[in-house]
Amino acid sequence: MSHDRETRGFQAEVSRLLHLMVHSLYSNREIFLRELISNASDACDKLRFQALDDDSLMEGEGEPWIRLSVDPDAGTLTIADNGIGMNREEVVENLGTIARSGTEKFLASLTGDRQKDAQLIGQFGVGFYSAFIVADRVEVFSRRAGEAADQGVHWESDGKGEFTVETVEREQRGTAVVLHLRDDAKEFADEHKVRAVVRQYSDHVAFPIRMAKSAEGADGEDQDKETEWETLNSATALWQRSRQDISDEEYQNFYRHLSHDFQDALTWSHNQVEGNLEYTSLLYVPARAPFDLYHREANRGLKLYVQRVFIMDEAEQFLPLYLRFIKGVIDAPNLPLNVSRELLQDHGPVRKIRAALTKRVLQMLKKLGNDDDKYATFWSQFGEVLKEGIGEDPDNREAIAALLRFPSTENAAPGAVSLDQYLERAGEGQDKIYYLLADNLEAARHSPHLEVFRKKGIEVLLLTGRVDEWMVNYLEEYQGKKLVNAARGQLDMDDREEADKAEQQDNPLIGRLTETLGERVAEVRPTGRLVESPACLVLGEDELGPQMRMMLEAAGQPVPESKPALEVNLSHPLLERLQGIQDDQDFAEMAESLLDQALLAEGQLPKDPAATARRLNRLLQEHAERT
Ligand SMILES: Nc1ncnc2c1ncn2[C@@H]1O[C@H](COP(=O)(O)OP(=O)(O)OP(=O)(O)O)[C@@H](O)[C@H]1O
Repeated sequence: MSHDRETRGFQAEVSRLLHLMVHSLYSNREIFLRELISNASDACDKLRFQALDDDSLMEGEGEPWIRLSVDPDAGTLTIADNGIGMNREEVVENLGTIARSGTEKFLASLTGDRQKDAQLIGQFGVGFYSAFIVADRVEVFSRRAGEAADQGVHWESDGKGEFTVETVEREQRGTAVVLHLRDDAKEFADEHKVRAVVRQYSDHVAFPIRMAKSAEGADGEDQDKETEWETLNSATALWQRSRQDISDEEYQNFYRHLSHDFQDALTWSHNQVEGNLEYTSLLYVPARAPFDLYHREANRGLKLYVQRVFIMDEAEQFLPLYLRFIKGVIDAPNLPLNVSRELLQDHGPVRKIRAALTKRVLQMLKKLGNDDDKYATFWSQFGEVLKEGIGEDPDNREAIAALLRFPSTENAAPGAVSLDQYLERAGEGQDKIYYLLADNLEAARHSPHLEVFRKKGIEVLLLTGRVDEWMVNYLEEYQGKKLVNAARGQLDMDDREEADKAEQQDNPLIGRLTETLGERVAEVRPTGRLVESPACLVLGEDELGPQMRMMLEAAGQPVPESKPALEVNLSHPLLERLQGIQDDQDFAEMAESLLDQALLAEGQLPKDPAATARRLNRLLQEHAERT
């Protein structure tokens, strides 16, 4: 008996995703079973949680279960659960749209190259739609827990752009997904195959996964009372088991279940803490950033359980924002079962757990640092996010600083040098950590500001990250050594050079340059920084650098004018020649060019680029005439 049958179109994004997925995930197709079992397990979790308030939702049945059955003759595989189920509206909403922001942009980033796209789609998480990798027709039968038997729903689609949905009679609460397998995927109608895949991927699922020993009705309903069910998994919450008894493979499978990631986690930390603040945590560092790491409303936080009962996804109160890439579960048995997000927000014990978990993650990352390859992966994916912690978490600043990595003048590979390595190389004699900010590595490496450091053999960290300038504002020192911007203020590196500079201050050339360049620079002064270049620009200690200016401008904030000093290398032949120029016009032209090239070397444009080009042409012409 059915009625209200209607046909609807998938949201455009779903159609595109389905098409791309079927093509790019073919070689990875077993994942569909993991995804559908994960959904079934989530549905059981939700039921158990909602039944805390309303026991009638259990409808007199005991523990939730997941059941698998195959029909080799019909070529079907059915994944059924007696979890929370869906009503008609939910079915349409959940199985016809993708409610994640940034989806459109994500789809646009897919390339058509199977292998690359498979990686990207893994990052997105395909969920239910992965059914179409192996099935050319999918039926879903569902009834929401607590609703009447005549409120069942039947959904059906061939994944080509439309689905139908109708209201049907359904005794059994929960959901059954029936896969009509493609000709080349019929192996999943074989009991042995399904059993092997489940054992491999889903042993950790906390609800029993049962396999019918004899055929069941296709919609998971008409179970013959005689059907014998064999339980395939151990059905205990993985985090409750003791660490010694869990293999790496089990940890990784649980991670994939939790995160919907295709790749293994880089590392994890599993801890059972007893005493006043009793809790169990299992935290993972993924190997790859999700596509929406920088979206404000992206998924983050841990899965919260209280006494093994699932309470909520994305409990973000247990970790600070800069650790939002961590995936995992926290089971805090002393929290009230009816705990709400609001309560978590302002709950003393939660704050304490958060402080402990933060330390735990930082320790785990420190340990990961012993493995160069893995740490390089971690750093390339999450380094920029971790840097936010330097500003946001003063209590752990030193520990976070120890995790930072930068290219440097010694080793320009991204993420090559830690502050500890820097200090080790610098030795006792050097009491400062020097860094240079620049838009990109090329500009940094060729900056004239590095000349004196090169001459003296001092290493300089090259900071080119998006948030580096913001970050170093908060990182004044590390291990008692001050961080110093190599391109700022007076360097104060060598007494002899300082003394020389003082002597040169009243050089008449300085006066003449100051007069000519006027308001455009804060001052002109002799420098001890340069060896090969004639001049460079130096900002005052407290002025905003280019990155901060860009950030503020992008945020629509007023940006104060900042004026650098022009430092000139009086021993450079060009400056020596300048001293001899009598004609004011010629001198002005040369002085302007000196300022222009200093700007260009910083990666900045002169105020009037056309005038710069004119001057340069004139100089080139003169040069050509002379040769
Ligand atoms: N067996 C099920 N029982 C009840 N609801 C389900 C079931 N399977 C799917 N759903 C609903 O459909 C929604 C979409 O499922 P889907 O697997 O596509 O995404 P998801 O699980 O939310 O996200 P992801 O898989 O990326 O983590 C789920 O959030 C859930 O509300």
